Amino acid sequence: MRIFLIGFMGSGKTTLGRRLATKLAYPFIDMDKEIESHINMSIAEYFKEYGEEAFRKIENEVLKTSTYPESAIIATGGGAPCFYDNLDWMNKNGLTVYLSLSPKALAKRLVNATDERPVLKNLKGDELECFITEKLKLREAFYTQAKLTIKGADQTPERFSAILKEGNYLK
Ligand SMILES: Nc1ncnc2c1ncn2[C@@H]1O[C@H](COP(=O)(O)OP(=O)(O)OP(=O)(O)O)[C@@H](O)[C@H]1O
Ligand SMILES: O=C(O)C1=C[C@@H](O)[C@@H](O)[C@H](O)C1
Ligand SMILES: [Mg+2]
Repeated sequence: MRIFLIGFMGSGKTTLGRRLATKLAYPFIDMDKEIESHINMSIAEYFKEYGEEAFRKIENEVLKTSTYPESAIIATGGGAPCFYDNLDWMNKNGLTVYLSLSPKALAKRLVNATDERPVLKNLKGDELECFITEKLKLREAFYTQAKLTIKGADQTPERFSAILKEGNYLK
């Protein structure tokens, strides 16, 4: 099964996803990294140079044209499910899992990690949490269309893999 992890920046798609893949002995693919190899620069640099709209086009193209092993854990970009038909495409081509966390928990994780995330550029303190609250409200309309929602706070690869096994998702 191809498992697409979706959720807000800082929800753990990359960190927890990589650990889950190790636990399951599945290959791990990070779409942000795939995009960076494709454009040959960092996403932050790309945003600065060409803007968000151009980035979303590349993101859509890379998502759909990448080759995925039969079984894999795929960490997607935080905005990926919210643009074009990316979410429908993921739902048709694998199992989507939403890693859900509160704005407060996300803000705590992201407070020192805004530099490499252009969407959060220059946001600090309360401003960061307010922005996350508003953005998450808009994005949850997409995230909640995932086949499966699991809690991102205090999540472990052990518990995550047990949920997947119990639901018979690891075919
Ligand atoms: N289970 C966890 N407990 C505490 N902190 C965590 C946990 N998982 C991730 N973090 C921290 O949160 C930050 C962001 O996590 P990560 O990069 O995995 O998120 P992401 O969902 O891939 O975000 P993005 O959409 O920006 O790629 C990192 O600093 C990481 O150390
Ligand atoms: O949430 C977002 O819009 C983004 C999240 C990151 O994973 C990157 O895909 C990029 O920084 C945009
Ligand atoms: Mg990531």
